[in-house]
Amino acid sequence: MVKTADSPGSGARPDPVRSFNRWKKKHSHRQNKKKQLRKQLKKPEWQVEREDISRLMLNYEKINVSEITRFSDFPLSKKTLKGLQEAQYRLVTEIQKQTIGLALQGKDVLGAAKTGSGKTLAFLVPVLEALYRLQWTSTDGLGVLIISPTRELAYQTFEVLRKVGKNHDFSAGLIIGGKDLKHEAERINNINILVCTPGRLLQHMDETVSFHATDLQMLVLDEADRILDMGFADTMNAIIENLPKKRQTLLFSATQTKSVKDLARLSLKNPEYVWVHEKAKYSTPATLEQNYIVCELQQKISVLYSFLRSHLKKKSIVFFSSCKEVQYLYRVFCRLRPGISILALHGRQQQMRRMEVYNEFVRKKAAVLFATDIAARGLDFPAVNWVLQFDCPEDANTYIHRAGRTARYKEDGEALLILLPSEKAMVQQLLQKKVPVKEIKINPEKLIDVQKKLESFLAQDQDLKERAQRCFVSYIRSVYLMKNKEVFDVSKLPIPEYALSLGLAVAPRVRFLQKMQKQPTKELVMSEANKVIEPRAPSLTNDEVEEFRAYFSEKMSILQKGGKRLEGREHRLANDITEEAEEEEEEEEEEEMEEKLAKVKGSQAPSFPNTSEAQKIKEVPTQFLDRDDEEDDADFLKVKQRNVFGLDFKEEKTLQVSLLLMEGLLLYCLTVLKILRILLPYE
Ligand SMILES: Nc1ncnc2c1ncn2[C@@H]1O[C@H](COP(=O)(O)OP(=O)(O)OP(=O)(O)O)[C@@H](O)[C@H]1O
Repeated sequence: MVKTADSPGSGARPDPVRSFNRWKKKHSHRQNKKKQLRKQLKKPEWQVEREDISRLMLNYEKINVSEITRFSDFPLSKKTLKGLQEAQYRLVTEIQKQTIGLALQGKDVLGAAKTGSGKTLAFLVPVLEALYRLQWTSTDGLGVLIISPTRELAYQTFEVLRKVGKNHDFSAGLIIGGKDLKHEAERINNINILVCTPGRLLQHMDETVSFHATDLQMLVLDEADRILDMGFADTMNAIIENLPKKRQTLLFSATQTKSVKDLARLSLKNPEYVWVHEKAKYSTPATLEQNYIVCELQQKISVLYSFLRSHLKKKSIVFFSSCKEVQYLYRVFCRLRPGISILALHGRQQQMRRMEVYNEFVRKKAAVLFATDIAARGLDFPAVNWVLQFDCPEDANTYIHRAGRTARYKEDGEALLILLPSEKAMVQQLLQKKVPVKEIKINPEKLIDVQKKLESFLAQDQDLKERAQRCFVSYIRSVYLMKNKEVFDVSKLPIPEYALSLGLAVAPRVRFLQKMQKQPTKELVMSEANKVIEPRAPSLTNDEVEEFRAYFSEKMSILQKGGKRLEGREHRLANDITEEAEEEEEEEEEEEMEEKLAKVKGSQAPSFPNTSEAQKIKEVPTQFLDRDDEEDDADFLKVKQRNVFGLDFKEEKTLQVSLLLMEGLLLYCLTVLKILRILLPYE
């Protein structure tokens, strides 16, 4: 029946407002009920996390290296992936691809890969995941130890850790030198991830009663080859003895040496060897162009100056064999005003200064860094165009590490090695190590002779002259002490000409050379080698400690969690010689120098007249961004065919007879050098 409007029962249409209100009431009641139910069902965060972890761990076994191109292809926690993404790390490098999976599966890994190939993240990602898997908290204490050979490298690793680990709640600490042990001791047990240098760590193990590593889950040895080269083998043995046997160990190195294998035997259990570039045609990055030039010792400073003049818009690192060379040539080059900012980094600088220089060089777009091998390994200076090896490296591995400061992570770079005619055997040694170096020549039209300028600087400045003398002795000594006698032969150095090229009128007397020429016996080698052992570094003064602490307080707050800070002082490291130590050492050498000077005075050629240029330059400015005569980058190294210095290079001869004659002598030299290596971790 059809209802009409009048029919009883049809009534008026329901009030829409009332019905909406009724619906709304019912709906919100339902919603509240649902909410309550959900609340009851909601799991605690830790439980949700645990389920995530179980899911991730189930996927560990399924990791297929050939399918991995990005970090997100690994079963990683959201926190780590987020940190990586925020730091712009998405695609994995070869070493990361091959090692992260193994490390996640809990295996010990020995990873070796070329310089600049991304080894740091290859261990930092597993470090974060290991603690995440265990839901580690700050109350659980020390979970991971990362040992780096140098303070700079430890600092750099800490910074990367801070970047990629920022979404995790672990606490991290850096112990690299600075504050007193007690201050560190109070905090060290709250640290979950400790980045440290070996000497200081051992000191805590020995002296900090509360320090223990009983729950340590993972040990990372970064730049293991460098740790051993610096004479830390015994320290490492002692540290490893103090660590729980049940742990995971990751060991990374850019070169595979026998000593690295020995350390691996000691610290790793059934390790997986990952040597990603083992079968590579070359042991250096493909994007690195490598050349060498051969020039006389007395030409090297002019070559360097000319190089800098023709690369004013580039970022370069120049490696020297000794601190004193860096100290002298840095000053002289500042005075020469090449038109580019010059910085110096060496082991005799205070730690704080080293950090400042490091940061300054990182910031600059165009600059040149004069450095010793302290900067050769592990340090990641972005966008370096050129690496120049002003002095021949002691061996092919050192060459590889130095050259590796450029052409990092897919970037291009160029390396130039300066060899003396007597050092040409190094080319063969490099080729044997799969380093592709090609000879090029200098454009003679672009070569600027600076010897006269140096002479006039020295005539005006006694301090500079003494530095030149120290630089001279130090260089000769470094060649004398090289163990690679096939390449380094001190008797072939043009000594007087070299002195002149430094601006010295007369070559300072080098006693050990004179004696060696007269009496090259093994007793002499022993006694002279003992004499060149330089004084060890004393501890930092309180002021220096405070200064250092203040610096690091600003620079390095502890990762996450309350911003606790740690600073430490590396113990007994010879490279950390403070100004005081340097002065002490210089005093000793000055005595030697005075003796030399007294003898030289009578016979010394007359000082150079006060040239107007020399008068103008009294102060040594540190930065020279104001160029005198701006010019475009010139083609200094493009002439590959012409012989710049008129040298007639013959085919390399093999060294045979002299080796036999010197066998006994070399045996002693090697023993002494071994001792020196232990005593003098740096230059
Ligand atoms: N997956 C990645 N994506 C982008 N950049 C990366 C990646 N991994 C590493 N890098 C960058 O490559 C550079 C070199 O990395 P790293 O310092 O870890 O190299 P390394 O192998 O330890 O070198 P060395 O042996 O010289 O110490 C760094 O600037 C780093 O930020």
